[in-house]
Amino acid sequence: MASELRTVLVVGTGLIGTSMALALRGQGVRVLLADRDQGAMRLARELGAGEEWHVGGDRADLAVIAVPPAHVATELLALQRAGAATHYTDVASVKALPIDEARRLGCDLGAYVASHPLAGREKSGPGAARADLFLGRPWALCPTPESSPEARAAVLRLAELCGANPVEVDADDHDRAVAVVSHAPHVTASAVAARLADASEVALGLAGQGVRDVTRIAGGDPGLWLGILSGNAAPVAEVLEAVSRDLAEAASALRALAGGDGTASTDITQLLKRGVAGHGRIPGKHGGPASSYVVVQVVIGDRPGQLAKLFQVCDEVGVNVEDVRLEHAPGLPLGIAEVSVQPDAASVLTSALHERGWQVP
Ligand SMILES: NC(=O)C1=CN([C@@H]2O[C@H](COP(=O)(O)OP(=O)(O)OC[C@H]3O[C@@H](n4cnc5c(N)ncnc54)[C@H](O)[C@@H]3O)[C@@H](O)[C@H]2O)C=CC1
Ligand SMILES: O=C(O)C(=O)Cc1ccc(O)cc1
Repeated sequence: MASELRTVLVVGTGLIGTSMALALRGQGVRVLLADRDQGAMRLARELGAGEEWHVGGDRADLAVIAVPPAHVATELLALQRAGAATHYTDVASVKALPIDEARRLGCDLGAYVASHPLAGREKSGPGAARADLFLGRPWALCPTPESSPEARAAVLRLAELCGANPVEVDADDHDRAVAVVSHAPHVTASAVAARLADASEVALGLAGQGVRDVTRIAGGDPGLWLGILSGNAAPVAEVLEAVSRDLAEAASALRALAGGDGTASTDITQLLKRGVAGHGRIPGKHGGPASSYVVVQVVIGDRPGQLAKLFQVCDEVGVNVEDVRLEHAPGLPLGIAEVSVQPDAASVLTSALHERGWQVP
């Protein structure tokens, strides 16, 4: 069932709400914006994410509730009472909590399909928003038995318009899954990063890419993450208990090694090998098998618009960007964009960039 989304209301114009609004604007959708923090709404509007909406304003085809998990159901109820939209979704990182609360509050569950884009950043607020945040990323849809086919179609269309890959999944299964792939990794990253709080200047001066990779997500907003973890407490605790067992075993094997017991190295090797196997199972883009893309490195100036120009070149020569990652050179006004492309597209992109004067080391 195709669903036309002409007007979308975004409530909560932070990182996720504004990113979605920008993606929708890029697809020609009219976007209405609301946030209880007027500053966040105004910044989103100035970034071109849409126009301000007030209760009693135009009715949207779909309202997207992009606020912290604990506030989703009360917002849903208020919006439904105001007749703000025909259909509703939310984007919270946990799914059973908002659905259960919405049911308890007596929301119209027929018009609502809970959802969660598995894409984000360690920064909050509209200033961190990116129109391409959801490209190629999974987007979980968790309809309840009450959800109408029309509501499902509207939320499916939202995910498609943002360039994401919709996946339908039961809310409890979703919560158990994200405990493994998102929430426990966040706490683990925080625990590793916490060791750096009182690390010596010498140690910090020796920090390389590995510790940056492992701790990047630990930079996320503690208030938001407390809400996410509290909303998925038991499944996350279960994963952390398993991680703790592995860490305790590794520490005790290392103590034994330090004491001269060479046989303990087997336990360490086993953990390292299980780590390699687990890492290898992370799927590539579009949920397919872990893919072997070729990375094209491009030197870019650390100023607004450079990445957009780079993507413009990719577009001109018909090269699909599978992934992109930015490396900043410390102390230099430049960075390196690492653009992952299909193997046969690498030489096409490299030549096009050379021709246009880009530095491709
Ligand atoms: N940060 C991330 O990487 C991801 C976050 N999410 C989910 O998206 C939702 C929003 O997260 P972010 O955009 O990162 O947070 P954010 O902190 O950047 O933005 C949240 C916005 O919601 C507003 N807000 C809070 N309560 C409100 C209410 N009752 N009514 C209206 N506005 C309200 C705040 O003023 C703020 O502007 C959360 O539920 C989070 O779990 C989902 C995927 C990724
Ligand atoms: O920063 C990243 O890479 C993330 O993966 C962020 C993220 C945070 C919370 C979510 O619910 C989904 C994704």
